[in-house]
Amino acid sequence: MARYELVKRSVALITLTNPPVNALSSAVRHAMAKSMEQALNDPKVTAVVICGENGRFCGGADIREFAGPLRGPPLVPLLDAIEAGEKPVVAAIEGVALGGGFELALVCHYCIAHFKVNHFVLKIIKAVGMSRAAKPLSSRRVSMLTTPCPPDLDALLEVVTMEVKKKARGVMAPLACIQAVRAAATMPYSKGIKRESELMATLFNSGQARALQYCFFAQRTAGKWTLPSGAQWNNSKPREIRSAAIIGLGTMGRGIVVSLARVGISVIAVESEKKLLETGKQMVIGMLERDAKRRGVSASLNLLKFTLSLQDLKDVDLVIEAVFEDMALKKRVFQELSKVCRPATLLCTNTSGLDVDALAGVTDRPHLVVGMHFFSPAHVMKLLEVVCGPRSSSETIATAMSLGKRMGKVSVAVGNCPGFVGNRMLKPYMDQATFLLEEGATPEQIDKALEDFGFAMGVFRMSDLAGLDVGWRIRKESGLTGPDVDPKNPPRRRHGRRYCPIPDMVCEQGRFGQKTGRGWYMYDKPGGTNAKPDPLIQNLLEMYRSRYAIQPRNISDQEIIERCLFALANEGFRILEDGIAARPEDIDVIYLFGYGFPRHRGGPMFYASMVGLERVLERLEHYHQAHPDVPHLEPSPLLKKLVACGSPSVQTWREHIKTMHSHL
Ligand SMILES: CCCCCCC[C@H](O)CC(=O)SCCNC(=O)CCNC(=O)[C@H](O)C(C)(C)COP(=O)([O-])OP(=O)([O-])OC[C@H]1O[C@@H](n2cnc3c(N)ncnc32)[C@H](O)[C@@H]1OP(=O)([O-])[O-]
Repeated sequence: MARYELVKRSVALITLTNPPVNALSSAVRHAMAKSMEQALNDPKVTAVVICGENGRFCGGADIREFAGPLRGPPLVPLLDAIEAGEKPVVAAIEGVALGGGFELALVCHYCIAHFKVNHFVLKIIKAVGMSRAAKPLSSRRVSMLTTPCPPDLDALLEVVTMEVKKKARGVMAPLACIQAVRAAATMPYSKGIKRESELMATLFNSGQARALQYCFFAQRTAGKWTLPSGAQWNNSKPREIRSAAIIGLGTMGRGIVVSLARVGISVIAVESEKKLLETGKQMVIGMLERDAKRRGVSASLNLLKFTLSLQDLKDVDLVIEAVFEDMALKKRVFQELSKVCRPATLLCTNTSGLDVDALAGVTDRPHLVVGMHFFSPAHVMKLLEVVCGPRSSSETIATAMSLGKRMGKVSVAVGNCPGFVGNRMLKPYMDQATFLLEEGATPEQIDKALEDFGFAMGVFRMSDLAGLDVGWRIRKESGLTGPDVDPKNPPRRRHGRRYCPIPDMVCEQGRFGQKTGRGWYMYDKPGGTNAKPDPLIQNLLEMYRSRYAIQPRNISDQEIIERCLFALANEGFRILEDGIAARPEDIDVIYLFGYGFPRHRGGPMFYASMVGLERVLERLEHYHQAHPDVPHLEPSPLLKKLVACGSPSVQTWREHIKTMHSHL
């Protein structure tokens, strides 16, 4: 846990040895305290060097210990002992020094940071030994340093506070950090430290801390996929991908090309027309150049090739199809790829919800077909849903997951059903938002309630950004609106369920969101981002309500949150029942990284568990009674089962999920 060595007969070298990140677990703190005591009491020792094993100084407190009562020696007295000690202590930092690890570095009298500090430990030791006599330690103790207090501190912190409140809506920790900075600037060290401890204690005991700790582990759990066959992340070997092809240079295709090229994969990009190819090429080059400038590296333009011919793809390792969401078109592409590409080439689709297995079925290699569902803009958004069809091989899934990781994505393996996990859950969430419009709410009221909850964007602002026409086209294709609607459907009902036609009416006016300068909001110009409430939408809503004799009512923010978010989580429970997601953590990670769900709320499933499953069940029953024609509000059997089992913690739900037919 911490190795103690006497080097050159006078320097104590303490190495933190707690893989993988040398976190300050109870055992490490214990060993550190013992080692420091030994070093300080040994007359032969003139100086101490602290480093971490395997190229990592220290990842901070061991977060796993936060789940239970804290045991073992506390950290602060250990840090105080190092800081106040009469022997110089040097932090030899390589890799990370985070949280408590950073605090450890701060209390050392000297810090040396290098990307390969192990090579330097002996030199450091020599230098420390030589400087010992010459330099008294008083000037090196952090508690003796004075912090300059700028005269305009209040104004400065006010500006920062406003900024933080805007960027991290409802999040406690950044505001507590500002208060800690104020304490450091205005109080003596001992009082400042006390204030910091109080702030820390408040945060530590908050629901937000639990949510954030949950998110940390959920993100790492998500990569550990498993199939009913027993194949899983640690027994399935991914293939190495050196070359890839992207079919379609629309918004998604362009983002995927950039994501691949910047990790050194050579990419062939294919378009169907010369003009589209040229436009796509210019856009990709521009994106890569901007990206390279931002990251201070040169753009990898020589890795790119642009072509109109699928014949150029015969030797690539993997293809990602990113054409329109049109099954017939996608099938044609997959049939063609099957003929052109060598038999070992993996064929992936970026569909956001179509049947991956139906695409696999038109190829000569269904086992090499998998969904890779990127989120727009694909070179920015971290989420990748890897959609496992029933015939996708474990090697294919492992390759898609590993490629996602290589591109810096958080990859989550999901089963194959309409909308997969993320978009399947989005439907009940968005349906509730539009039903609330019918009943009396406005887009801005609903968005504000969701943004105050912590979402980066409310549902209507998000829809305007994504473009309203995509969903409209899908609704037309599935006969929910347009000329193919069955005339036997009563108004505002489809297939016996409540249906809100307002989004269709908005699209019929050519309002497709930001790109047309009009959507649920109005914008200064097409492509503008500054959303303003639009009186025309207000009129549309009023006319709609009067046409259907709907008496608008005052709707509380609480109702907005409950109906939108409990319907969202309810669908999550159904997804777990159906075996489309393996764990609640996977669903939460998808919503955190793909849909702007606030991290300090942990994700929809964790949020439901924090609210209390009994309460969620009771509210869903209440709303379903009021809206019996909305099946999404009917509590799922899994939710009922979990409540009947005493609402176990989210980490143990998996034990209660008995799927008849797991898709994963
Ligand atoms: C008295 C009690 C003490 C209280 C004192 C409070 C002290 C202080 O004020 C508060 C803190 O320090 S708060 C803490 C402040 N520190 C932080 O917030 C740092 C959080 N950590 C990180 O940001 C990243 O993990 C790194 C950048 C360290 C490495 O990134 P990377 O190279 O991409 O690797 P990776 O894939 O991310 O992780 C690999 C494995 O390590 C695991 N693990 C990692 N850190 C852990 C930890 N601290 N703990 C436990 N485990 C930790 C991780 O789960 C994974 O395990 P798996 O079983 O293999 O799945």
